Amino acid sequence: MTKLAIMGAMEEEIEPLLSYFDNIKITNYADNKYYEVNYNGLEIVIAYSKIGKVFASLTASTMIQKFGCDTLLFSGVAGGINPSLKIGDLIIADKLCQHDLDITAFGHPNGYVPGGKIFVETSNELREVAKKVAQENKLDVFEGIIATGDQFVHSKERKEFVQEKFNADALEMEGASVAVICDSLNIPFFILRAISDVADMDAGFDFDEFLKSSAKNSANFLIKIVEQL
Ligand SMILES: Nc1ncnc2c(CN3C[C@H](CCSCCOCCO)[C@@H](O)C3)c[nH]c12
Repeated sequence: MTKLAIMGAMEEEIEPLLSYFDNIKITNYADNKYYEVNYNGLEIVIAYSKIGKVFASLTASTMIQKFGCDTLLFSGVAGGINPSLKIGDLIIADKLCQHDLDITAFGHPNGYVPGGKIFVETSNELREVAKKVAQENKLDVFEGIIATGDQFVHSKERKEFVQEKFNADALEMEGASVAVICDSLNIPFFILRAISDVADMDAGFDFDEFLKSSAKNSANFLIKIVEQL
């Protein structure tokens, strides 16, 4: 019996999902709230971690180790890097990296530390379900590399760094930490984002304007995927 974790980082990313459910049981744990529902014969635990890699790691680990989730889906927004990604567009991650992980002083590549991997791959099976759902719903979904770092990127320079070092198509602040947790605990995971800005000097304004609508784009697609699980 699958027990599904559905995670976001901000309340705005999870709120559109919670609106699909009733009979929600709330558990307070480790300075956060975990929402438990039953949907389509699935037990689901929903939470938003709060912003950044540390909070996302705590929430992903809690959903797996305390709540017993065996599959994790992430829904949220991201900054676009690939010029073909426009605000509102959906991207699913093939693999993820940490663009701010840096021990290059010792000759290692950006994003690498001993014992780790630069890129962590998502579940191919879950990606295939997502692509089937996208096709059935005539939705355009981009598939690519997502880079994660503990900073809101709002400059051409940092955007270009992330693109050049990792060939990343989008960036955010949580996905790669969720990836490391799930990969280490052998939990299939899937990272879905909708573009809210393009990580340039206007990113802050665009983010404020498009967070809600892009979060909804992601949430509405994620629910369709959940219905196929
Ligand atoms: N350009 C960008 N750079 C990095 N990440 C992103 C993302 C993805 N999410 C959104 C959110 C931004 C954190 S600041 C939010 C401001 O809070 C407002 C309340 O004060 C964080 O959880 C990562 C969208 N555009 C991005």
